[in-house]
Amino acid sequence: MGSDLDTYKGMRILVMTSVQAEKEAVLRGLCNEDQFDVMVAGVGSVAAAISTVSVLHTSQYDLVINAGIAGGFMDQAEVGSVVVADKVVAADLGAQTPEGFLSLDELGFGSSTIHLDQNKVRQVAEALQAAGLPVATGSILTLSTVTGTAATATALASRVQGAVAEAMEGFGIASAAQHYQIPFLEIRTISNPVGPRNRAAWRIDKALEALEAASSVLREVFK
Ligand SMILES: O=C(O)c1cccc(C(=O)CC[C@H]2O[C@@H](n3cnc4c(=O)[nH]cnc43)[C@H](O)[C@@H]2O)c1
Repeated sequence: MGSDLDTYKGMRILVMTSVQAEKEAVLRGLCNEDQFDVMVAGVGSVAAAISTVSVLHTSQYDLVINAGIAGGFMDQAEVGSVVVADKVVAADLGAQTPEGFLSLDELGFGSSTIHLDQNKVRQVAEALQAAGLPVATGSILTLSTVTGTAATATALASRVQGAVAEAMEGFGIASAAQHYQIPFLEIRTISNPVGPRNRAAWRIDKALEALEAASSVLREVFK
């Protein structure tokens, strides 16, 4: 029986990364498969949204994927593993109050959460797992500020149910894709734990290797 992802076979897929090193890792994994276009979106949700809109305004795609590296929440996603978002959450979009954080939803100004197609999420996660990659599925948080303390990491993990990882672009790219009614996936590999800042300990090399491996699975899944 055909899967949901079979409908994407041979279709046009746009992959947005934050930086050039991520783009190169994705391209190595995709082996220059011409079904995919890979572009650098820039760092942060606003830059990434603008870049994505400028591409989608002039070119047709059937699926948008945000791929890159991320921080992994403790006991949810280890360094070198892959995370697939089932939800994208703009986790710092809202208001701080003495009683706690209020999301955009709670303020009545829209939603801080973009829900993704659970069938696609599950099938991509299963394909990555079948290829032998360690995979976690859950909420990937989009933040303007990289978490740098244990207290913030704990607060985010308890405030956002099912948080597996944090990065800085997903919500912007997903919002752009949603505007053009194009399905979206966020797939990241973990370079560092979310917590006290120790930039020297980030394993970017390991995360980029995993990103290349995950991208080669994507090439097979959508071929
Ligand atoms: O220095 C390098 O060689 C290098 C190579 C690839 C990527 C980078 C980045 O700094 C990418 C920035 C990008 O990474 C995401 N990210 C990674 N870890 C976290 C985190 O703990 N919290 C939030 N974001 C994270 C994020 O999406 C950045 O845009 C450098």
